[in-house]
Amino acid sequence: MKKNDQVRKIALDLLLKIGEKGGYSHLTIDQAMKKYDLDTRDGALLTEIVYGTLQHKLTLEYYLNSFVNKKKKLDNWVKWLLYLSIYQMHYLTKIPDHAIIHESVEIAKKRGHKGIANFVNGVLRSVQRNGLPDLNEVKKEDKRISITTSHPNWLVNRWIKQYGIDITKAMCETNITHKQISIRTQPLKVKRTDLIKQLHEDGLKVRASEISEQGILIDQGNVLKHPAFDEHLFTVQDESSMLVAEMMDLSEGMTILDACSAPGGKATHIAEKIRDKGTVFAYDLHEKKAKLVKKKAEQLGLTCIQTGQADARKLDQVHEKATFDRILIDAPCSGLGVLRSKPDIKYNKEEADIKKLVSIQQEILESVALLLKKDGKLIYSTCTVNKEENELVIKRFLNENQRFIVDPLFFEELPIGLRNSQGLTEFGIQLFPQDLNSDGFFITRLTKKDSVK
Ligand SMILES: C[S@@+](CC[C@H](N)C(=O)[O-])C[C@H]1O[C@@H](n2cnc3c(N)ncnc32)[C@H](O)[C@@H]1O
Repeated sequence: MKKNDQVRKIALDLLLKIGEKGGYSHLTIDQAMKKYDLDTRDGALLTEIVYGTLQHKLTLEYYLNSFVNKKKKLDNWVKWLLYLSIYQMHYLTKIPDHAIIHESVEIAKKRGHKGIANFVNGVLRSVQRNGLPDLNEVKKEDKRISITTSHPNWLVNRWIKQYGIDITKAMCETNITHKQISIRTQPLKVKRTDLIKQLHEDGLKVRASEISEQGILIDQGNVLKHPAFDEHLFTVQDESSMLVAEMMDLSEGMTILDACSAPGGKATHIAEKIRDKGTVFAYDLHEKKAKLVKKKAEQLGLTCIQTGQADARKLDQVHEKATFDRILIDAPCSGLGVLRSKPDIKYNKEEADIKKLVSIQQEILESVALLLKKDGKLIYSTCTVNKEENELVIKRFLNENQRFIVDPLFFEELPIGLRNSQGLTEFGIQLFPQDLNSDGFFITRLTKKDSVK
């Protein structure tokens, strides 16, 4: 079998696994890369086809429906084969249509039979001949956003209700674009200016982040192939995720709790910011995941992090009250801010899942807040765009815990570019993916007053 055919065959298997069985896109692709030992070019093509097809699934479904009789029942694999073929024909301009059609027909022949191969050939030839339908013909705006940007209708409507049509449209459009890659320098190993200089000299185009003094934005070049990656001089991290530790008002010598810490992106950032002087207790519900935090800390040469398995809802049974100067709850959430890297989320999540998450978030907050010292600061963050898990969780907590307030200094300390952000509310800041061309995040900082007036 030719290499490209193999890539498309693997892509079809992965799409069936992710699209029909609820597999996680990033994990499934990583595993396949290792299993088939693909070279860089094939790996890139596989990633592009799988992510691209998934990312545009609802648009592709709309396109396909205009070429196939509604009554015809297609096997799932035939549907996904047609989606990935139309994706390549429409979005990947470098591959000629005839090559895509030929390979898809061959896959159909091998996986099914000649009749299916003829059907696949017929549909793709019609696409080639007639072109795809114009999406502007979809009259209702919410439906048009849903189809053109491939977000389920319930989600688009939910966002329109919460944030209005303009923010929703911009968010959905951003979610189907490529994301800016960013890295966080390990400052105890290398200065950011020196790493930037080194990367430039080695042919990458990079610039300093304005969100984090450790951050570097990669405009061009593969930073994961640079020797500095193997030397663990940096960690790959999104800019909005870096903002979380930046907003913790940290100092050397502090005792800090990271209640939901795996895989350790923020715990290690915290340790770097206190220059490895102090103690960071980093827990996760899952033992295996807590071990990832330990490994990350070791790779980065950080010794002040103590990791362990624990349910954050029961941490008040592990630590004394008023133990911590700073607490981070980077809560388990619906992940609606990270749809660019994990497109499976938008198809697999349901509104009912959100309700369960909200009660976990509230329980964690209630339990962990007891552990904060007077004048200590508690940072609550999620990688989701959803008021119920963000502002409303904080609002309810503040209503029921009168000694806590949103720290007014939080807003003053935000990076200048975010001080007039459209996502600012009295309960914290909602970063939309379009704000920094980064993940959607919610961040806030609470502080504990002396007593209730
Ligand atoms: C958003 S992720 C944390 C990401 C992490 N802070 C980082 O920056 O790498 C949320 C984590 O919470 C963990 N988790 C879920 N429920 C939990 C609970 N009840 N107690 C502690 N951890 C929990 C999940 O296993 C997951 O690793």
